[in-house]
Amino acid sequence: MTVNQAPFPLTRFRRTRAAAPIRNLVRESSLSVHDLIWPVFVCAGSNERQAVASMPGVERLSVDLLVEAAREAASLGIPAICIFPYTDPSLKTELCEEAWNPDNLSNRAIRAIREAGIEIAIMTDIALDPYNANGHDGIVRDGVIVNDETVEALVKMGLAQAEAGADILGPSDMMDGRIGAIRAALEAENHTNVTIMSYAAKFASAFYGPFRDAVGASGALKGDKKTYQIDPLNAREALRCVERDLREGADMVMVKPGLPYLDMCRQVKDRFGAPTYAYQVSGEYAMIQAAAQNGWIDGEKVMLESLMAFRRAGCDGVLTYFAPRVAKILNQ
Ligand SMILES: NCc1[nH]cc(CCC(=O)O)c1CC(=O)O
Repeated sequence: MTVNQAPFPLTRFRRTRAAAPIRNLVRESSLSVHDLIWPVFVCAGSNERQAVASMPGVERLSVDLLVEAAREAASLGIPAICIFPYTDPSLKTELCEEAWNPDNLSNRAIRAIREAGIEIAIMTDIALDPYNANGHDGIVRDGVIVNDETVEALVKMGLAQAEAGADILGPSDMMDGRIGAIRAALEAENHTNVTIMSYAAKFASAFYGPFRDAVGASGALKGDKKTYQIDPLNAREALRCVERDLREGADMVMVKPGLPYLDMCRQVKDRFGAPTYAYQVSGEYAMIQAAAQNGWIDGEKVMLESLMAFRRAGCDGVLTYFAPRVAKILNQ
């Protein structure tokens, strides 16, 4: 950027800030309902809602209630929801077979939303952790998370989701080579228009804690995810992962977590120009909600400001648990 401002008092930044109409004119970015993806948790049963203690305001919903929630999201103009299943512990195994069961909870939810004719894009999560007896995103053999065998399982899982009617597959597992393998399988099975949003720059973060409660994976998880998720200190490695995933056929890429990693959002957008999203994860949501509930911050204003920050940092959209609340405000 070239510095071409005249010195004070010829330049006064407060001139363009003095009144709302001019502030509206000079605003550099925007936040719209079309920038939102709503992550939702689905549980078994009917007419069932379960509060998630560490995420005040978030509930797991049974499929019938999830369909109604999707209908409301669509009517608010939210373009996509992202489904995460709470899996009964009795369905978790060492080989995670439930992950590619065509009738697992997640696939039933996808079908129900599709069959209801709701105009909303359905995103999924591809990772084995909800189905894994030991809580990891990959298959564990002799204490090691094995890459290539996990990728084979992820391909089966992704295909089952595509068959059920998913529009956006979201591999969040961080195994190497999974984007290429999933893309090849989708092409071979004629799912040529199914998109992939790769969790490409996904860091090994403590901000995922409340989510693991929400999907019931925290009890099962032994150890940490540092052998597959990226070290929070490594920006260049994250950029190389994004480049690799785009070359393997990802349509969209994600940075996760969100606010502590805004530098990555900016770098990914500038460097690759691909559709770029951030995940404002469960821990970020919980911090804002907790401070708001204590009366320490204005929750609504902080929520909106946090989402504006993603847009300023170059993101095309944000996965956020605040999506319906924000949409209602933006639609006013
Ligand atoms: N692989 C599963 C997955 N998909 C999304 C999240 C986190 C989302 C959030 O914290 O809101 C996680 C947890 C993890 O990697 O441990």
